Amino acid sequence: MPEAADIAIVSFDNFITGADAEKRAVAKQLYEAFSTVGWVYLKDFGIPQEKLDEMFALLSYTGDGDEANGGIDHKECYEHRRFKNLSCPTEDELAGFRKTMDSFYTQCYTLGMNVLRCVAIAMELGDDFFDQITKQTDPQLRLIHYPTIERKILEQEGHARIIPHTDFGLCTLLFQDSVGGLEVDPFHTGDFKAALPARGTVLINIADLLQRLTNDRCRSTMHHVVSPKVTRDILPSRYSIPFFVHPDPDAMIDPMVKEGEAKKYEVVNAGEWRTYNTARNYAASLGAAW
Ligand SMILES: O=C(O)CCC(=O)C(=O)O
Ligand SMILES: [Fe+2]
Repeated sequence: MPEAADIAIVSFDNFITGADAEKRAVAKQLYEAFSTVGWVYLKDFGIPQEKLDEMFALLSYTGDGDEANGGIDHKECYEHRRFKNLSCPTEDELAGFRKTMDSFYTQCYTLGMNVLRCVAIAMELGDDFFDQITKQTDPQLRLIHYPTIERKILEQEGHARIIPHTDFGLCTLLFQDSVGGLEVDPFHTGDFKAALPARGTVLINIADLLQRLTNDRCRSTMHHVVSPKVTRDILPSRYSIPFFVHPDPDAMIDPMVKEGEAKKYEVVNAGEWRTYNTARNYAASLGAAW
């Protein structure tokens, strides 16, 4: 069993309510985590635990989803979006669902933008730097259900609840229930360590476009979801709620470098990048969700 990853726990309260110097101190703590492990646990992040409990209680939704990215994932998902939200059940189909999702989405959106602001502050890019490339941003709020499954099915070669991957946007907020099974590669060596559930926290991780934009200063880290550490042969179901923050589709992601420093990546268009990575990750039949 891998030991737990050493991921810092940072209180976000001083960023939300503190004076300028306190905000900057929190931004520095986040950047310290993002530029090493690439992950941080935030606590006191402005979304009450009752709201999170409500969200997890709601997770009995229309199933969907079949990842096909070089392995087999055992999961199903629902996607909630700001624009083109085609798969959201109507009020008749599921009373109150859209309203609850929209309000949680707004809270995640605010938190995601604040996390990006921390990166901008810590890197001295100008506090509003990311506002310029997130004007029309359409993050995905995803409800994931990993069904109960036999351990021997999940532990076959190439199978997982979600196979090793990096996220491909700017950053991700990740809420998980208490089951466990998420592992991350904190030293970027292929050595996965558990990112244990911690009630009252949200995990934040850097994704590929922020790694590219910062020329590897911020780290996008491989992660996967495997069997939780239980002794049973039938594994319990698991729920998680990631919120993926993406830049505007027309944003050009060109690595920012200091004088004399070489760019490690080509410039990419964020919209094309998202389309490409989405297509790579999903069976063609699910393309309609995007
Ligand atoms: O369910 C989890 O904890 C991780 C989900 C994830 O990594 C993803 O959807 O990209
Ligand atoms: Fe992920």
